[in-house]
Amino acid sequence: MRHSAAVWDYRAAIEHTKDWSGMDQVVLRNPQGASARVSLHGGQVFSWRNEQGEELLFTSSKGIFKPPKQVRGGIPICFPQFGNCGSLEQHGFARSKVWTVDDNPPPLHPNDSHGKSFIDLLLKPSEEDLKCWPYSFELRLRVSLAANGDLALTSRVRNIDGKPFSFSFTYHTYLSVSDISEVRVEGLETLDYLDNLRQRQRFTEQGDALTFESEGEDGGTGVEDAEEGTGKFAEGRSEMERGMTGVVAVDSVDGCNNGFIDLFLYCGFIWQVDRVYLSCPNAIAILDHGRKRTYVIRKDGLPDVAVWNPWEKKSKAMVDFGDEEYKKMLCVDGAVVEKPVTLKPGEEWTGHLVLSAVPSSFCSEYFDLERRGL
Ligand SMILES: O=P(O)(O)OC[C@H]1O[C@@H](O)[C@H](O)[C@@H](O)[C@@H]1O
Repeated sequence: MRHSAAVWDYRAAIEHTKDWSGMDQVVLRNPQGASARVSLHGGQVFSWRNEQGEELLFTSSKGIFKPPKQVRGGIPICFPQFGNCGSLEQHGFARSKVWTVDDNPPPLHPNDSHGKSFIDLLLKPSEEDLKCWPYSFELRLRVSLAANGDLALTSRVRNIDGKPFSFSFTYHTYLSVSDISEVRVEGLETLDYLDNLRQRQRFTEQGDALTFESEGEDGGTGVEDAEEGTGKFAEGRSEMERGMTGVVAVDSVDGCNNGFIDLFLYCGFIWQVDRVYLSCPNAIAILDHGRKRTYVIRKDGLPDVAVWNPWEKKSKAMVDFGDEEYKKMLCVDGAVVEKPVTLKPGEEWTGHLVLSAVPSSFCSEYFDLERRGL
């Protein structure tokens, strides 16, 4: 139901509730009927709905709601490590810890709360955490829902230890899409990226936008032709899905490849995507042609953007993810990965992300303005 924004009591509209497992969660609502849900388990936003009640974040139907395991979907927070490039568990421990509500957070910029429904959460290390990462810190997260339905996340990490520490940080954002083959990501073209499928080697994005193809679509692609014509496709494809694309790249540079293999290489690159784009612009657009919806991600303090879709084979290997669900999601994360943040004692870092979902017809102008910082 819609209410007048002028008389809307944002504080009263915050509901403290529990999920079915008894875990505390907080629901934010705006006067137009949009909502966001955040769990104290992991500080994870796991629902963001627009004023029509449509869910904008993906959550797997196979998700396991069983702490410390976090549900697959929503926006898990990866801290203090991204991926497995460190001594900690994959993506760090913050997403599997129980956070508290922070009733008295240090002030943020006034615009961060004005006309918004918001909640502040706090994570401090337990004795157990200090054994594997021996630094005292405070990680604060403000989740806010604006009158226009925008979802904002502001994280602040403060070093309250006597020695410096470094960390990576990612808002691992699972966007809900109509069909991955209908999606296009703009804002990453010509940028360098680290490819997690190829030992984090550095490449440069060549396309004018990032797109994702369907496997074996009707109409006969070169890939299918190659499979029938040479019998090598299936073997090569599994190599691709394991990220061993270098084998084919060598073939193409020494000149013994044929047209089939060329196309095969190209399609291999776009099946499974697991990349970290570096030094990205502060606005990225994800266009979903199927739903005629565009997500705009604006960020500050988060120079990198991680993009992940597990595609078919990895989907089947994940116990908490449906075999076909890769078609319905795309992770596009505001991140600090390549150059971790270092904080001296007493210093603080802030990483700010705003997600908007707008009809694609309104988007070009909106996105252009955002890109120009207007
Ligand atoms: O299964 P997890 O730990 O939630 O990670 C999911 C994916 O997260 C992505 O960010 C990583 O780049 C992938 O390599 C990883 O598979």
